[in-house]
Formats: sequence, C-alpha cells, structure tokens
Amino acid sequence: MKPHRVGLFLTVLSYLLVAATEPLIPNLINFALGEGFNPKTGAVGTTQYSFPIWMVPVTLIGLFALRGLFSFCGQYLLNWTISRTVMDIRAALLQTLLHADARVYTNLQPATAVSKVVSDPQQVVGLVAGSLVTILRDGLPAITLMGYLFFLNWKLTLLSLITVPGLAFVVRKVNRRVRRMGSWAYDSQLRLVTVIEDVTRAWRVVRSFDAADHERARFAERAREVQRSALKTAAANALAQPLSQLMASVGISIIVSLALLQARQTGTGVGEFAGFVTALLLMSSRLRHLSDVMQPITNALVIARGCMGMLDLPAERDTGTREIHDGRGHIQLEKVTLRYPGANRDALRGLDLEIPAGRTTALVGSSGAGKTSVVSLLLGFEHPDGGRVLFDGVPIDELTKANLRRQFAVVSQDIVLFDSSVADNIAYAQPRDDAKLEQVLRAAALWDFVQGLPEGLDTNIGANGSKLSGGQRQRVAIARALYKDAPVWIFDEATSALDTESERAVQQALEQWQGRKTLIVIAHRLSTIRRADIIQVMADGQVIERGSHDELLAAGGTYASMVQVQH
Ligand SMILES: Nc1ncnc2c1ncn2[C@@H]1O[C@H](COP(=O)(O)OP(=O)(O)OP(=O)(O)O)[C@@H](O)[C@H]1O
Repeated sequence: MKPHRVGLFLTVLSYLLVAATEPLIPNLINFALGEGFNPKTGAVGTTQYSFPIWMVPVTLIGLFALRGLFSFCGQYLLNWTISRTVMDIRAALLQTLLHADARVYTNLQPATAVSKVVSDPQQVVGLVAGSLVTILRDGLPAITLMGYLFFLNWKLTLLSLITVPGLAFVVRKVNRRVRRMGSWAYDSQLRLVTVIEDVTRAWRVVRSFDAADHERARFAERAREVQRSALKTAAANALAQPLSQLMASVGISIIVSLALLQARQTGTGVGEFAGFVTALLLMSSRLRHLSDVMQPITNALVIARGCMGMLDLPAERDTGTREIHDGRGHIQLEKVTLRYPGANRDALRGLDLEIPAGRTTALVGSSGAGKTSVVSLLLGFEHPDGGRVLFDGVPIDELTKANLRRQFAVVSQDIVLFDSSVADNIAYAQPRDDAKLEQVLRAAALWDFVQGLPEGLDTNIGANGSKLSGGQRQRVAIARALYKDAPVWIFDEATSALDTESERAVQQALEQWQGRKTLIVIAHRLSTIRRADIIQVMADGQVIERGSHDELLAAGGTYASMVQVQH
C-alpha cells in the first residue's frame, strides 16, 4: 500500500473526522437543551436566548451532512486505495510470470496462477483494509480510555498490564495454529481449482471416457479436504476469542479485587471505583473488537504468502548485452550437453550441429532423440550444461533474450492460439498490415478459408482456436510465424496435421523465401523433409548422420532404413 500512502492517509483522516464528529452530536444536544430552555433576561427586561431556534436544525443537519461526507470520503478513499493496491500487486505478479524461468512452467498449473494473480490480491487487501477500519474505529477509543484509566489510577492501570504477556502467549499459540491450518486450507483450495481446470480443458477426454463419476469423485475428495481444513481453521479462529477473554477476565478480577482492597484500606470513594471499573470494562469491550482483527489479518497473511510467493519464482537469466540486427541465421551448437532437472540421463550428449544460413535444415530422429530440446536451447528457454550455442558467430548468452528471440519464428508441436480474431492471432503483438496478412495466409494455404469466414480476418477462432480444425490451427500458427519477419523459421512438426496437398502448397509457398530465410524443419513424416538442403539425423542426443536425402539414401544407414519403413 506504500505507493498509495496519500490515499491511505486521507482515509485515516476521514475516519478520524467521522470519529471526531461523534461526541459533537450529544454535546450539541446537551448544549441546545441546556441553553435553549434557559432564557437570559435582556437589558430592557425582554427575554433573550443565546441562539435563535433555526440554528438548531441548521447545525444538526449540517453536522450530519459533514459526518456523512467524511464517512463517504473515508469509504471511497479506502476502496480507491484497495483497488489501486490490488492492481499493483496483480501487475507485479504478472510481471514475474512474464519473466519467470522457463522451467517454472513445468510445475505451474495455469489455474493456480490465475487464482494467485486474480483472486488472492483482492482477498488479501480486502481483509487488511477491513481490519484497518476496525483498528481505526475501536483502537482510537481504546487508547483514549486507556489514557483516562491512567488519569484515574495509574498504579492499578499499570497492574492491569500484567495480563498482557499471558494474552500475547495465547494469541501467539492460536495464531500459529490458525496459520498452519490456513495454509493447509489454501493449498487444498488450489488443488480443488486444478480439478476444474482439468474438467474444462480436457472436457472431450472426460466425456469420451465417460469419466463424469471419476471426476466427481476426484472433486468430492478434494472438496472434502477443503471443507475439513476450512473447519479446522475456523475452529482455531474460534478459539482466539474465548481464550483471550478468559485471560482478560483474569486481569479484570485481579484489578477489581485490588481496587476493592485499596478502597477499603484508604477509604477511597465508591464513585471513583465505579468510574474506574466502567472505563476498564468499556476498554475491554473495545479490545475485544480489536481481537477480532487478528483473524482476518492472519488469514490475509496466509493468502499473501501464497500469492506473494510467486514473486520469488526464479527469473529468467538475461545477462546478455549484445544485439544482432539483420541476422543471417547461421547457427552452431558445439559439444552441447543438456540434462533436465530430475532426469537420469542427458537429453543432449555433446551435440555438434551446424545449421547454415539461408538454407533448409531438417532434423529427424526417433521420438525423444532431442530435436525439440535443440529448439528450446536456441530460444534460450533451456541453457546447456556444457558446450555453447552460437548465432551468427555470437554466443547466444551474450545476446539479450529479447534480441535472441527476435531472430526466430517458431511453430511448435503444441499449437497455441488466442481467443481472438484470425488477424490478431497472426499479427500477434505486431502492427496489423492487411496486405502482409494476405501474403502469409496465402503461403499457409489458408486464404480461401479465411475469405469464406463470416467476418473474414476479424472472425473469432474460439478458445485456443477451438472453432478450427487441427490442420487449420496449424496453418494459422504457420501464418503467424511467417508474419513475424525473423531470419530463422523453425517448424517443429508444423505440418503433421495437414493433408498432403495442403502440405505441398505450404512447402511451395515457402520456396519464395528460399535463400533469404534459414528454415529448420523437424518432422517424422519424411516426405516433408526430403527436399531439405541438409538432413541431420539425431539419436540419443547426438547427430549420427548428415547429408542430403539422396546422399543419406545412398549411404544406407539409419535414415535409409527410416525411409524404407515409411514406404
Ligand atoms: N521438461 C523436461 N523435463 C525432463 N525431461 C524432459 C523435458 N523435456 C524433454 N525431456 C526429455 O528429453 C529427451 C529429449 O526430448 P525432446 O522433446 O527434445 O525429444 P524430441 O526428439 O523432440 O521428441 P519428439 O519427436 O517425440 O518430439 C526425452 O527423453 C524427454 O523425455
């Protein structure tokens, strides 16, 4: 809330002003009654009142209007501060997500991230702000009452503080339990959220496996855990008040007994004693309200720890400073090794690979050979454990990440599209140019299809392109890659869902860029890559053969047998 401290200060001020008007009202009535019925005798024998009657409604209404205004301002400013703070926290969380290390995403469930970025900050700030209001409303009178108690009898008041350590002990114990139970409730809530994510994301699988009962049971089991943890948290919370009241009652009995004793010995009047006890009880009632603040603050802390934990996610290493402009796309991997965390073998084992600029290089090999890992390295999502990767002769870790990624346009195995129009998906994060859109759509053999759509380029394609066929989704992704004018295009199984005719059309269209772009094609369907300039055959994290289609066929090695199998 610090950046919005002015808002916070004005909120506090407004609440203080509301509180200040409070005693004015009984005071005013007291004055009006006192003075209003007691006329003074004027100089010439006429009766005179100290104020005219019309002043009563004017002052009273004025006072209430003022109070209403302060109260409105207080609430408005509080909500202004809350909403701004929530916005800031969300923005900070998003910023972390946008720059988190690629490996973070292996374990991060989208629904968890949604919950942490969208709902958690609102809850935390709401709970904290609510407590702030209670503190302002009940804390201030408690302080004045305390002052009054000191004024009446400072020795006894000081004595009353002996219960404070006991109270603190109880509160600490209870809080620790609330926090533990709260964390459990928070985590189980997130686990519940992921079931919903699965059910919506994988609805086809759920339906086709007739898995409604299975999902319902999974949900019920996690929901039960949420319910149990919520109940335990509530029980721990409910302990706080009776226990602290018990401690307070101990304190009050000690004080009352001591006060009685003192009164008997010194003969202090009953009036002073009654005054003291009344103020003490009033204060303890205010303090009881204050103890209610602990619960929301503890809950807020639990949630805050959950969502703010995201701020500590490891950020992507981006220490490079150099930039390449007008890159050609000459890539070298020198003795590169890569092992994923938790894996028991290297995904790439001393890989040497050269991809010449302006040519088409195909990467082939069995599943798990390491082809996609090469792409992850090139884009700087993964970092080699050994060896180095050069782009146009520059080690890629010397480049800024933004500049490195500007060199590549990738169509990956899993197509990701946005719930937006065809045009937005293709000109993603770039200015829209309709002529260029037409050019890339024609190249991706999609132009006729888009022309036939009800709103053409502006037609929405649904969540992750769900209104399109598998092949159409791939072609939109291809068009998106072509639209990004990068020196290197990477097609990782980019045409696997296309029929032979569309695939050929895409390949022919790509030929117009031949010599100007470096093309890396990964494909299992060997007919896709037979026209590639160089074919690199990978197995077990290494290149085992390289050459053109004809050369490799003639060599009669792994590639030749792969071709034979596919025929
Ligand atoms: N995030 C990861 N964590 C752990 N291991 C991984 C991870 N990604 C890939 N691997 C492992 O690394 C190896 C190489 O995977 P990679 O995806 O590069 O293979 P590929 O040749 O592209 O396979 P495919 O043709 O099936 O796409 C595999 O053994 C795989 O299990």
